[in-house]
Amino acid sequence: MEIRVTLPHHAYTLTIKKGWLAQIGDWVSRLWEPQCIMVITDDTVDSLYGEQVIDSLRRAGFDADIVSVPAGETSKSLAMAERLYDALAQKGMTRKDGVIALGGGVVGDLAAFVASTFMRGIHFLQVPTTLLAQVDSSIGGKTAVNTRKAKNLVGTFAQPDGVLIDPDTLNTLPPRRIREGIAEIVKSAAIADADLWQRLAELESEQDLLAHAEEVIAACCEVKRHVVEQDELDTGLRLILNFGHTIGHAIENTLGYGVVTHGEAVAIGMVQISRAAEKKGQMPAGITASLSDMLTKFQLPVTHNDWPERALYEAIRHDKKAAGSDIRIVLLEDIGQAKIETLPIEQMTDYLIRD
Ligand SMILES: NC(=O)c1ccc[n+]([C@@H]2O[C@H](COP(=O)([O-])OP(=O)(O)OC[C@H]3O[C@@H](n4cnc5c(N)ncnc54)[C@H](O)[C@@H]3O)[C@@H](O)[C@H]2O)c1
Ligand SMILES: O=C(O)C(=O)C[C@@H](O)[C@H](O)[C@H](O)COP(=O)(O)O
Ligand SMILES: [Zn+2]
Repeated sequence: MEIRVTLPHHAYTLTIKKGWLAQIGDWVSRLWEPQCIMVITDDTVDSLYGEQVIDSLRRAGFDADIVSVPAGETSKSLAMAERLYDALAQKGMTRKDGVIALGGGVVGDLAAFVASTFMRGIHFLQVPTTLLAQVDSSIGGKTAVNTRKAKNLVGTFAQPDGVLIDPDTLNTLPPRRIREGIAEIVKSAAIADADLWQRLAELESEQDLLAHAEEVIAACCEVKRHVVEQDELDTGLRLILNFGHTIGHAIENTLGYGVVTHGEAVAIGMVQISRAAEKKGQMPAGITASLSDMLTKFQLPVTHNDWPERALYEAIRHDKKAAGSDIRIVLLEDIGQAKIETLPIEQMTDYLIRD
């Protein structure tokens, strides 16, 4: 299956095909002339798929090498980006050459950031290997690294030349990582796709969802395509993709990157902000319970014992949805329909109160 993302200055195709990682060389040949390629991955993905990918690229005539970073959220840093700039320079890469991100959202965000800033931007492809990256992070062109102050504080908007999604790579993904991808799937359904929500409601477990992986991935890619095509640079509509992230990102930052996964933090964030908004009469009654039930069915957390309220608030002050002394938050009108509200940032303390 192919989905075309069409933006004012760039268009690219998401290719969703089981078993296609083994033919990555052929896929890249359709997009790029033979040139230097650096595959950026992490140690875990390298040991599973690195050799196969490099062999296929070399067979297709590319001068391909691979560099890997330690697996995990702490690799999404400026220090790691600098190591990668050195690796690209060492290989003698030029603006004619390209980077391929092979891995989850951490590798995707980091490699995209590096490719978009090395020599002010070189060619770039996304090859996502986690569920989260296949349904969300590989699409739409947000690149990022974290800093001590905030999650994704530094980044660029830079679209890839193409995205190759091979659902077969999910066969090696640990259950906790499958579940965190499901959190972003639930988010996509909750903000913009009531039909997808209904399909998720009919599934019994994560195994059941994986049996329908291609269909679910395609539905999420469609949600993201639709939103990003209307607001590539995150000035209005795209903010809805941040449902659950105001509090979720603050949780990741204050507990320490990698302590809870991004998807777990988003799951907690969606339920916390919805519950608070429902109490304030900003959301119809019952939506929080539906969200919480859906996430719990897929064994995702909806609350966390460690709740450093003051630190969470301080992290929220660096949210990119803040503007002056205000912040935009994402709430739900209904399942499948998001809305954006603006409020003074101090009022975020109300949304951090727990029962
Ligand atoms: N740019 C965006 O639009 C966007 C959207 C959502 C999330 N994100 C970012 O994505 C990151 C989270 O991504 P993630 O959940 O993919 O985490 P991740 O990249 O850390 O991957 C999770 C773990 O799975 C391993 N892994 C990857 N593929 C595997 C496979 N096929 N088999 C076995 N193990 C595999 C990795 O080595 C890692 O240990 C966060 O930093 C988040 O901020 C970005
Ligand atoms: O693509 C988007 O836009 C999103 O908000 C998707 C989110 O799932 C993702 O976590 C993103 O990285 C968050 O972006 P940020 O702008 O809040 O850093
Ligand atoms: Zn996210």
